[in-house]
Amino acid sequence: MNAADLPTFVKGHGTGNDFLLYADPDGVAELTAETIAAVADRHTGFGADGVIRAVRTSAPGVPAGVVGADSVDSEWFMDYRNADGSVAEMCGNGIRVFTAFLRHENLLDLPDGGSTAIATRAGVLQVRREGEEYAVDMGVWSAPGGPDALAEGFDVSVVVPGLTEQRPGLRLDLPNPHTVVAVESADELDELDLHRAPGVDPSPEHGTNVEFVLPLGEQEVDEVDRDGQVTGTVTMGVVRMRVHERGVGETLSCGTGACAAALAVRTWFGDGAPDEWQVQVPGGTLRVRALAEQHVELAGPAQLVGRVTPL
Ligand SMILES: N[C@@H](CCC[C@H](N)C(=O)O)C(=O)O
Repeated sequence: MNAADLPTFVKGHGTGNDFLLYADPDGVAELTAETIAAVADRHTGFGADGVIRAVRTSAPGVPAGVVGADSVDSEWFMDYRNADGSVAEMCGNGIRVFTAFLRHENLLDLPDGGSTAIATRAGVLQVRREGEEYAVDMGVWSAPGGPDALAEGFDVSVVVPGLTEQRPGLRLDLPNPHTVVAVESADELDELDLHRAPGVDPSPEHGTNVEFVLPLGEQEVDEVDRDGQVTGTVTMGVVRMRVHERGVGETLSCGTGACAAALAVRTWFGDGAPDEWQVQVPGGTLRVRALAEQHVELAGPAQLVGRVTPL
């Protein structure tokens, strides 16, 4: 890793899912997978779950399919990479932190309550600012196993590190791949050994993120305003989740994973299932809302913590 070739990064996180972000408006400073893995290394680099490059959609090198008729209004492309340098279709925590980064760097003017379009490998997504939090229409989710898998509630078998028997899992695409597995108790969730990747059979071609969920049913949850003040309570579905991310390992949170977890538990809930879910992850709390036409919204915080200048 030659520091002279590295940009200055901003470090940020969304519910503990942390990223190194840098601006490359003209698309001239793409990093190799090896360099990304080196800067993301928690011992010998700066440490992060992912590296995010902000590129203007008009710049060369923005992937085909991102810039098109549906993205005329989107000025910025979020180029997301996992900590191992691999490319992922989407990052739900990342897109909120990305929007906060653009605002902080004066690359985007987004008043409170306003929306902006961000181009991603998952298409152009609408991000709405709610104070210092962001709500993202994550687009259309799908179940690659089809309606039968959804009706059954599972379509793969998961070898869970630390458990003797295999567990059924449900595959969902956001559109990055997820496999959701229910655990039986809080102790079981807490004791999972996610230092190793769970084995999923059949294994999706490009790997999968795996979410372990403990459904907690419907609960009264505090409703807070944009200043963080509690204004009342609201009833919603509640889920606890831990995740093993493709290309990273265990992380404190995964936004697309939270959507997959809420959608799977909503499926298992059956008739009368709530559309609003609180997903509790080790790094905080996310909100997921099932919208019409198989869209899903993710909302949560985005925090920038400092600037990282390579020496
Ligand atoms: N942490 C992200 C997901 C990042 C991509 C994932 N590891 C993959 O390879 O699909 C999120 O918040 O969604």
